[in-house]
Amino acid sequence: MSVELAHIRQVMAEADCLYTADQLDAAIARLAGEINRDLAERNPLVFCVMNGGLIFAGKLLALLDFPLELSYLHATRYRGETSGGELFWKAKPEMSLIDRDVLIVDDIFDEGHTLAAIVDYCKHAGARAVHTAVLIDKEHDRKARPEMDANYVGLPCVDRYIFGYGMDYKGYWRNAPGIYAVKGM
Ligand SMILES: O=P(O)(O)OC[C@H]1O[C@H](OP(=O)(O)OP(=O)(O)O)[C@H](O)[C@@H]1O
Ligand SMILES: Nc1nc2[nH]cnc2c(=O)[nH]1
Repeated sequence: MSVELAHIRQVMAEADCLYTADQLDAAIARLAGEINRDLAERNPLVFCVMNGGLIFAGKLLALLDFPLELSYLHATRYRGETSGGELFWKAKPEMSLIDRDVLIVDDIFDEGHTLAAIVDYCKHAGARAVHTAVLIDKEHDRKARPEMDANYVGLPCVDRYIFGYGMDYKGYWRNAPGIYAVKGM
């Protein structure tokens, strides 16, 4: 995919900031408190969902105060685009999930296809329990499984295309220090 850097810069310049880094870090600290309370005795296996979960997982993990193991998985259905397609597994979990408590850490619960597929995979792989933590829950009525919620949710967001704190716009701005909505989207 070839993207004009001038366009990428313009998107950042024109974006609406929905959450500052301070607001996001406060939400992450609250979630860490909830997870410390709930999972401290569960010896969980924590999976960061690449790429978007990277910043959230990094900040969250540093606030968890109990023994855990960390790994990653990569399931993607946006692949640099701004609307999702079929789910594609780039990296499946390599560790045994049998009888483990698993904590999935991802940036956004949008339509929920990605999280639902990951939860199903972990259950079929023998996990004892699958817990899910997302930084952002996008509010709309297009959820893949309307009855499904993430167990730990940082903040809600409006139904717009967002980037920053791990989330990309056409592969860029995962490094943006807050969460921003693309102008007009
Ligand atoms: O709830 P959904 O509508 O399924 O979308 C949520 C998923 O989409 C994004 O991943 P993406 O496919 O963009 O991969 P990436 O993290 O590598 O950018 C995000 O990181 C979530 O994993
Ligand atoms: N960057 C980004 N990725 C997503 N994946 C699902 N929804 C979104 C979104 O709004 N922004």
